[in-house]
Amino acid sequence: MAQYDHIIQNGFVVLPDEVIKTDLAIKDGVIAEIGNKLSGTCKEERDAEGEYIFPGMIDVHVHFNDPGRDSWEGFETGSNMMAAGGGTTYFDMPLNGIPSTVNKTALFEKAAHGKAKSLVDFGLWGGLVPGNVGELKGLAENGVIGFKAFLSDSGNEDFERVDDPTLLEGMKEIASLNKILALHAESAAITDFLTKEKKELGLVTADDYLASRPIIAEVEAVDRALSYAKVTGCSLHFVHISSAAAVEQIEKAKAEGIDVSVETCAHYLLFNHDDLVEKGAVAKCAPPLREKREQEKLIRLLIDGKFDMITSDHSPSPYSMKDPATHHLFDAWGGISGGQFTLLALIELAVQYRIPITKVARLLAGAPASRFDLVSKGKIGVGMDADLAIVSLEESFTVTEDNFFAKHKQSIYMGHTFPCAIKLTMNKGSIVYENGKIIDENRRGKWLKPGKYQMNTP
Ligand SMILES: NC(=O)NC(NC(N)=O)C(=O)[O-]
Ligand SMILES: [Zn+2]
Ligand SMILES: [Zn+2]
Repeated sequence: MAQYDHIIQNGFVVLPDEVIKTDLAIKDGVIAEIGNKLSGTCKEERDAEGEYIFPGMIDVHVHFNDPGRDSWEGFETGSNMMAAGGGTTYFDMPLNGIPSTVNKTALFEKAAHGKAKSLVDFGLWGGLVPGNVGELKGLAENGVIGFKAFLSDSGNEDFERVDDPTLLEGMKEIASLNKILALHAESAAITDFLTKEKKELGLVTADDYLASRPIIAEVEAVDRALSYAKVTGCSLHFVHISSAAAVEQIEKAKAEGIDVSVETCAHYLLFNHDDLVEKGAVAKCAPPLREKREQEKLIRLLIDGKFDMITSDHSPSPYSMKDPATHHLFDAWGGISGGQFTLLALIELAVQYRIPITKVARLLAGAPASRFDLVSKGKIGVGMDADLAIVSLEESFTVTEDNFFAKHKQSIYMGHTFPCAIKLTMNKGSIVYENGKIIDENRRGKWLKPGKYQMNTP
């Protein structure tokens, strides 16, 4: 008789192209068998009748700020939060920790922290900043997922935005390394100019903040980056795109054969500028939450399949950095805390707008895995890593301080009710979250390196 570690029976299994009611058997961290009425001996059996089994979410955009600013989040609480949200892999951004991930030494230091503290698997981005083009090769050879640069001020003095010559040189180098450059695309010239103008006049309300980072700033930056991609042949990934006009430009570039992908974040789809007016700095991010009519356009683009993937851009800070008693909106930390909720948010949208559930799996797992070359992840299939998120659509989930696992509890999502709940998360065959509880037992996730770099350790 076959021997397995787990058998999960009767669930609606979300495969790349269809959802089927069937059983899964898991052994040694991988999916060993898919089929009806699987039998055999196993340590644990779960009846998933009525529940949906998604591939574990891969969030390519989080800021856990470890080492150096782990008081803002850190790998431990950050990875717990991912697990509670059905996340089995995340890619940590190269800024906000100390040091920034801009050379090999910093990469190894961060990886050591991640390996010691992360509950689930993770990848690491390297940074492109003025002066470090010579470091990119070493970063690529040692397993960064790709590179990240800011076209506008990053909000963090330790991570300088790229000037145009650095961007071109960096893109040329990244193209030769066969890697992807992720860009925060807002024009520094426009946002700096408007921010200065507003602040000098003492105009620091939510409406002023929105006006200081207009859609045209995103469009200009995307346009310039796409032009440079044509010059250098560099592959691009646009993070947190917030406007339909920018998506249209990216669509055009794709049609011309440019290798470019685009993400938006769950918060641009679920919330809008009214939330900034109402809730203040917990709803502050850059680019800003847009007006409701733009939010509606973004949802339409989601339905039409124009986004390649959806991320959280989880970028928390201690509440003191967002406190209206000490910081007006322009000076408050910009970043949304919500890494736990991307899968729930996408299922909410899927239910509301009748988006096929297979599309949710592609946006949150299939597409990130194939874009960033994680060959054993991203879909449910025999031989793939047993990374799973089991979700109930019969239960709802209301965010409270007790069930939000991030270090700081202030979030735009506080009090939000999703029409679904994560019941269990499994990373490489280990249950890491079940029925409201993190299951740690000292298991640690792996530092993932893409494609041909996978075998390169330390
Ligand atoms: N320094 C940050 O973490 N910034 C982040 N903040 C946002 N999006 O408001 C980001 O991704 O740009
Ligand atoms: Zn950004
Ligand atoms: Zn970010």
